[in-house]
Amino acid sequence: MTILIEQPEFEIGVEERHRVADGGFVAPHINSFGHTFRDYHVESERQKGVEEFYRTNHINQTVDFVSEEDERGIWSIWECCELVNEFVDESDPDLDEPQIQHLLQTAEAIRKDYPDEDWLHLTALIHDLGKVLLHPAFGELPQWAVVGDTFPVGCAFDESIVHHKYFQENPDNRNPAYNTKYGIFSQGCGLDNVLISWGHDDYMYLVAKENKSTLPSAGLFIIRYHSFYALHRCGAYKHLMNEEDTENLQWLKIFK
Ligand SMILES: O[C@H]1[C@H](O)[C@@H](O)[C@H](O)[C@@H](O)[C@H]1O
Ligand SMILES: [Fe+2]
Ligand SMILES: [Fe+2]
Repeated sequence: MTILIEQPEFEIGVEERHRVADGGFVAPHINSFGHTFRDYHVESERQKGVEEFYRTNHINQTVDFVSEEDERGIWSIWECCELVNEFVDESDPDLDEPQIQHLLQTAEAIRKDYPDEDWLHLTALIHDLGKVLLHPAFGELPQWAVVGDTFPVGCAFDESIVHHKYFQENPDNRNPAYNTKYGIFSQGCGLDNVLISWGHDDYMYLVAKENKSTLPSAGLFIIRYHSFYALHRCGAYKHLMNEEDTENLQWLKIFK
C-alpha cells in the first residue's frame, strides 16, 4: 500500500477534497516522480534501479534459499520503526523516502477509513517492519532477499509477476519438479502450505506468530501476503488457496 501525505498541487475529486479539509490523508494519483503508481515500464533513472533490483531478486529466490533458517532477538515496535527508517526500498518505483513516514501514513489512512477496526490500524503500522532484515542487527540481508513483490517458489512463476523475464535465470525455472502449474503443491492446499519468496512479509508474519500476537487471522494474512500482487491484484495462484484464504483475501484487498 502506498499512501502519501496531502499534496495540494495534485488535482483531487470532491470526495477527496472533503477528506483533506477534514484533516485526513489523500492518496494522490501520481507518485513522487510524476508517474502513475506501480508502473514498472516508464523510462526513468529510478526504473533502472528497480529493474536491476528485480533481476537479482528473481534470479536468487529459490526453494533452497527460502528454506534457510533465521535468527531472532528482542526489539520494541517503535525501535523497529526507527531501524527501518534508515533504508530506501530499492524495489519501490513510487517512493524513495525512508520508511517511517510510509508506516505512519498507512496506519493513519486506514484508521480514517475503518475507525472501529483497531487491529487493522496496528496491522498497517507494522506491515513493513520486516524490512529490519536489511539492518546489520538483523543480519543485513541484501535488498533482493527483503523487499519487492513476493511470489510462490516450487511451482511455475506466473507471467503477471513484475519483470517476469528474469526468472529465466532462476535455476528453479529449469527444474521439472518446480516449473509446472502446481509444482510441489496441490489444488486448494492453502497458502499456509505454499513456499513464498523470502522477504519482509513472511519474516514479520513469523515474528507476530511466534510471539503469540493476538491479531486476527486476517491481520496476519495481510502482513504475510501484502506484497503478493500476482494474487491480490492479478488473481494468479488462486488454485492454491483454501476457504480461509478466500475470506482473508477480502481484507487484503481492502488494505491494498
Ligand atoms: O516495492 C514494494 C515494497 O517493497 C513494498 O514494501 C512491498 O510490499 C511491495 O510489494 C513492493 O512492490
Ligand atoms: Fe508498505
Ligand atoms: Fe511491504
